[in-house]
Amino acid sequence: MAVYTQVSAEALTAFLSRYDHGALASAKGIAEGVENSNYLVDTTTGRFILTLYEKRVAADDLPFFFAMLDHLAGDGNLVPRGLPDRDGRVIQELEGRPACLIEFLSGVSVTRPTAAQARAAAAAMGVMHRSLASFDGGRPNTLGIDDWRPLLERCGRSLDTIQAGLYDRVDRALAAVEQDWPRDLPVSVIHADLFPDNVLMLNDRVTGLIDFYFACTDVRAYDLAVMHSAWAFDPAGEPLDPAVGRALVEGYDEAFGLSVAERAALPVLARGACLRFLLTRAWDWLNTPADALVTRKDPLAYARRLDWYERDNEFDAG
Ligand SMILES: Nc1ncnc2c1ncn2[C@@H]1O[C@H](COP(=O)(O)OP(=O)(O)OP(=O)(O)O)[C@@H](O)[C@H]1O
Ligand SMILES: N[C@@H](CCO)C(=O)O
Repeated sequence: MAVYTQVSAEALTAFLSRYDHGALASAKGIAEGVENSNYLVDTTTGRFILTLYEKRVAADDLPFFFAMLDHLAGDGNLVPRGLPDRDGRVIQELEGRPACLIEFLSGVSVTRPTAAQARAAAAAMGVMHRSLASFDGGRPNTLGIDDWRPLLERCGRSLDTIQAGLYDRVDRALAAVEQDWPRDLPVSVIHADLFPDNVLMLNDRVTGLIDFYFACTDVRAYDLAVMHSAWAFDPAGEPLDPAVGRALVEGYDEAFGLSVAERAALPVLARGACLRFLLTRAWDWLNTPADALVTRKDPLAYARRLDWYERDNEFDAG
C-alpha cells in the first residue's frame, strides 16, 4: 500500500479548511501505486484524491505537471486537474510534504486488458499526443536513456541478489539499447508511464488518464513503447494474446499516426522501456524502507518482457 506519509485527521481538517470543498467526512489510504502517498478523501460536498509527493517527484516539477493537466483537460482529455484553494494555490504542504487536492475520476484500472480496452487506451494516448502538440511546456526526462547506466551502477552487484547474473544481463541489454537508440524521431511532451493502473476505464471506455508525475519531453513513440511493455503482458511479464499488442499500435495509429521510422523503432524503444522499469523496480526492491506500507513491484517481470522483445518476437505492429 503506497502510504509513505501518514496524515492525521487534524492536519487534513486544517488543510481542507483552505478550500471551498466541504468538511472532512472520511479519508483512507489507497493501496495501489508505489511512488506517492494517495488518499481517497470524502468531504461533505464530494470525493477527491489527496496526493503527497514522495521520493521521485521533485516539488519544482509540480507546476509543469499541473500546467500540462490544465492544458489537456481544457482540450477535452479526461485527466484530473489539481484544485486551487481559495487563494488560487494548487501546490500545498501537508505533513512536511508537497501535497495537492486533485479531482476524482471514476472508473477502474484493468489488470488483464482485452484488445478492445487496449485499443481504447492507446487511442486516448493518441488524442493526448495531439493535444500536447500545442502545449509549450517541457521537462527533461530524468529517467531517460542517459539515466539508465548511472542507475544500473547505483544498483551495482546487489542486482545479483535479486537473480543470479542480473547485473551482467542488464549491462549487456543496456549496451545494445544505447547503440541502437534512435536519435532523430519526433520529440514531444509525453506521459512516460501509461500503465494499465494509470488508465481508468468503465468496460471498454476510458474514463480517465492519471499519474502524470513522470511526464517529460522525450521521443514521442517511446510513450507507445512504454505502453506496449506494460499492456501486452500479464503482471508477471508473460505475453497476453498478441491481439492486445496489435490493438495498442492500431488504436494509437488511428488516433494520432505513427510514421514508418517510429514503427520500425518500437522494438528498441520497448527494450529501453523494459530497462527503465526493471531498474527503477530493482532500485526500489533493494531500497524500500522496512516500515513503508507499499507492495514492491517485481523487477523480474520486466526482465521477462525484455527477454521477449530481445527474442526478436514480431512486435505485432499492425
Ligand atoms: N484522479 C484520480 N481519480 C480517481 N482515482 C485516482 C486518481 N488518482 C489516483 N487514483 C487512484 O489512486 C491509485 C494510485 O494513484 P497513482 O497511480 O497516481 O499512484 P502512484 O504511487 O504515483 O503510482 P505508480 O506506482 O503507478 O506511479 C490509482 O491506481 C487510482 O486507484
Ligand atoms: N509504473 C511503474 C511505477 C512508476 O515508476 C512500474 O510499474 O514499475
